[in-house]
Amino acid sequence: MSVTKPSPIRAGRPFKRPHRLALATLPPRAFAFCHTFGLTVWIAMLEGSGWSLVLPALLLLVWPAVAYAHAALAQDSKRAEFRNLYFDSLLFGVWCGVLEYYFWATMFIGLACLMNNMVVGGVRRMAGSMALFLGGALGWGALTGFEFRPYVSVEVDIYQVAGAVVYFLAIANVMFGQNRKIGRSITEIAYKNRVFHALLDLGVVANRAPDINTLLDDSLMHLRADFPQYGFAVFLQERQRPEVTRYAAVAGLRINDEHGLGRRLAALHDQDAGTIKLSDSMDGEQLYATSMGGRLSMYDGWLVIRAPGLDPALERVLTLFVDQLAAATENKLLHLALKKAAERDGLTGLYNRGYLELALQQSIKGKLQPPGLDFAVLMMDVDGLKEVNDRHGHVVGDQFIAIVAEHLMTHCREGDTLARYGGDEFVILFPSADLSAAERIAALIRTHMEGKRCMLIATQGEQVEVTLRLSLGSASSREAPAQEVLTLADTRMYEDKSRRRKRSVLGQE
Ligand SMILES: Nc1nc2c(ncn2[C@@H]2O[C@H](COP(=O)(O)OP(=O)(O)OP(=O)(O)O)[C@@H](O)[C@H]2O)c(=O)[nH]1
Repeated sequence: MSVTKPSPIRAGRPFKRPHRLALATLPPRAFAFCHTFGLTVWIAMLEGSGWSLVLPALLLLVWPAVAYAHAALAQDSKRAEFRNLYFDSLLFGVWCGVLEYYFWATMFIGLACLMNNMVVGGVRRMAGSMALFLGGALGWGALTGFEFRPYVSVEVDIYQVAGAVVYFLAIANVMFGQNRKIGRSITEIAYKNRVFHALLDLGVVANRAPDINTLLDDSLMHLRADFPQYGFAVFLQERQRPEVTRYAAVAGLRINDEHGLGRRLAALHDQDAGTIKLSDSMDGEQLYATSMGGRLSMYDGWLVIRAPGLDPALERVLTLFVDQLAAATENKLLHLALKKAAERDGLTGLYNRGYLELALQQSIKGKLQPPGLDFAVLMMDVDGLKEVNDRHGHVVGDQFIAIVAEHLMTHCREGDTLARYGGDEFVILFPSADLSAAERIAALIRTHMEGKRCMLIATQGEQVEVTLRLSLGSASSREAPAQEVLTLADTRMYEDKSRRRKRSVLGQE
């Protein structure tokens, strides 16, 4: 069982602003009943029926106020007003009976009742209204005995027809007002719909974007598609050095506006006062910047908009966009940082062993399934790292590893997977390639890296020179079963190491 609790507002203020229908009908209803009161008084005077007709007619003056209070006090104000409209029909029906079916009154008042109900509730409601009007009129006749007096005087006819004209014009004016309101509501709903879609789009874009630049570019592209009348830009600046813009995207700004925008935003560093006007431009368009405030943990962020003016509605929308964009950017930054931590080696920034093994599994799968793509690996081991560590310390050993990684990176192509496999071991995986790819890189490494003198800085600050030597071993899936390619490369690398050691002992190097 559901229990409807009275809302705290209603409990404190029972007399609230009624539904717009009740507000709109108040003036024409008051006019119609006052006019009918006037008609009654006139007829009473002409016929000499005096207070016996005028006194009950006072009810007509009271009813519009009662109807308004009824709508204002009701829990469901709209329903109450609908009931009022029905009651109008019943009351007017009775009154036409009281006025002995004076033709123009019965005609116009009945028509007005039918029309009002038709406008708010269609044919069914109009039929209900007609039943009540006729019921009231005929019921009164049945109770008091039917007396017909369809004509009173020309003056009364003129009064009645003029009143009807004013009434129908008033109703037309009410309908015009209501239509205008509906038109505005539709425009507002369409705008809110666009905002809602833009916010949804931002969420979808953020999920799909592989990196921050794509996220910002796509987000602005979507905002621009939803709001082509505005231009947008977003800037993420380093917190400690706001003059350094780490990520930026622009959509729909003029070249002049873009120029020096990063610098102007950097000058606003530490300001989080909602939306700030950046500049006035000659063509009446302005630039506004809204800070992403504390919503980003790593950067200062700004959403810039070019718009003709800033009204409260636009400001509210901007705050929504900024919130959504900041949340999406922060999530992506954290996601990428997490991904990097999981995939990368902390010292060199290369892929780690875990990532390489996943990539290798992919290549093995690719070889085992049609069309059976070949792959190759090159394994490398830095000679003498232990000695470097022992002689100069681990700080120098670390620098040595980092320098080797840097050099290896310069020889790799996009698509090759270079990973630090262990302490001083590196592996390059060449997906969709045969042994020649691995041998080509091995030759490059031999030519450019072997015997290279690396200048490193020891703990005390003195320079240390270390000579770079690498043992290499390569293998491809053409020579061995896919699962054994890495082991074969490893064996060949140790054979190379042994050969080099022997040569070194024999003094050939
Ligand atoms: N500084 C530093 N040393 C490391 C790191 N990881 C492993 N090592 C050291 O690297 C050495 C690797 O062992 P080995 O491969 O036997 O050393 P090596 O002197 O290169 O010997 P060969 O490879 O046989 O020439 C060990 O001394 C490890 O302590 C690291 O991240 N930093």
